[in-house]
Amino acid sequence: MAVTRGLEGVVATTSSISSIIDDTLTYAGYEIDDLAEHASFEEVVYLLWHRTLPNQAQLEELKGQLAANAALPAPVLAYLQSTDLSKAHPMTVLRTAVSMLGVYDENAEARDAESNYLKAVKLQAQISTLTAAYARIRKGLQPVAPNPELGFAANFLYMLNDRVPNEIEIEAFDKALVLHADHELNASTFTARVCVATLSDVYSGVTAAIGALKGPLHGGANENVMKMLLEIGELENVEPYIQNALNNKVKIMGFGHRVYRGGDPRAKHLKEMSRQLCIMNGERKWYDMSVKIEELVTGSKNLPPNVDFYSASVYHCLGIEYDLFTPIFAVSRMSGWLAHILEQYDNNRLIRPRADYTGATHQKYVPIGQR
Ligand SMILES: CC(=O)SCCNC(=O)CCNC(=O)[C@H](O)C(C)(C)COP(=O)(O)OP(=O)(O)OC[C@H]1O[C@@H](n2cnc3c(N)ncnc32)[C@H](O)[C@@H]1OP(=O)(O)O
Ligand SMILES: O=C([O-])CC(=O)C(=O)O
Repeated sequence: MAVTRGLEGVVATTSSISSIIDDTLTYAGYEIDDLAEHASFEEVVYLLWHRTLPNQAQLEELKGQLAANAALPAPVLAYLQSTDLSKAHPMTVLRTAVSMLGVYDENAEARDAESNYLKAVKLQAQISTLTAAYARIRKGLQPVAPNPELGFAANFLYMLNDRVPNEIEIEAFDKALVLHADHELNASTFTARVCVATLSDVYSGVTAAIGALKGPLHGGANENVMKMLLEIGELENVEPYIQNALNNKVKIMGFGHRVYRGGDPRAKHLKEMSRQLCIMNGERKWYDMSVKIEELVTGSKNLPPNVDFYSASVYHCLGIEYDLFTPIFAVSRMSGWLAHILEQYDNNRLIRPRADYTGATHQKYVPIGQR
């Protein structure tokens, strides 16, 4: 059997949700550059779930549904409040709490399309409330209830900081959500599809996906980019730090990609956002250091930055703690996972590849006392 390590280049499904062709990313046929410039996150959620942009009434309906479903079941909030979770990574807490949402959804086991769509709305709304609530609770602060008057991006920042964000913050965060919403058959989306292809439920699919996103080769890279920037500390330390890492074949987080060769089209948007926010905050050094790292890594290894690289300094300049970067990725990617889960149910077949066995053969059982 021929084995393709890491399934590189293997086409595992058809999909009408997003595509990456010749380094161009589209959501349902709309280029990411166009969407990043013009679309709100809620429009993108609608687009991913319906493959068409909403008209005003459809958009208002989705916004209303998200607002109406944003509250957390009391036992989930109680779990976040009553247990000492301070030693667990926020992605571990998120994975557990999202799984718990399924425990308290009386519709969790229903498999019809209408119930599944309702679960998608709930999950998209609740993952935002959950992430913001946990971020406050772990600091001994009271969670802030969602504000139905605010859009999705503004509401997240409001629930996180107990302050209505300004227009610049809303615009930057909304764009970051748009840029992270979907990405063809990335590892976490594939995980979700494998899970629900057994006809397991939506909550199981997104819980599995969160587990896959957590890893530093995938969504966990953004947190590690910020840790690296903080460790480097100052612009003049960048060159020796990166040269040393490259000489020792240490992977630089936020660089490289399995599919893009010429570069990740999302990175340029995040780079410009990083420039603007870092300057606005009087923290230009994070942007300058990032640019220097890019020059060194791309210059010597021909590895362009991916979506995780400049998102780190963007979130940092929005005042967000670095271990929340990957949960925030999950808040956005929830929309893509759900689109893929619904698409998988629509045309399902069990996903079950083969393994090329390389272990021992022709073994004979030896009784335990003779081993
Ligand atoms: C949202 C996302 O998931 S985007 C990706 C986020 N992940 C990261 O940023 C982590 C750092 N990057 C990486 O580990 C990889 O580039 C991945 C996981 C993204 C892609 O992995 P793969 O397609 O399997 O590439 P692979 O890891 O085999 O790398 C190919 C070569 O480039 C090198 N390379 C790849 N990425 C990097 C990097 N970030 N820093 C240094 N070298 C790298 C590898 O060491 C390898 O070199 P070799 O052939 O001399 O052994
Ligand atoms: O597609 C991938 O392999 C990883 C990625 O960039 C994403 O999930 O956004």
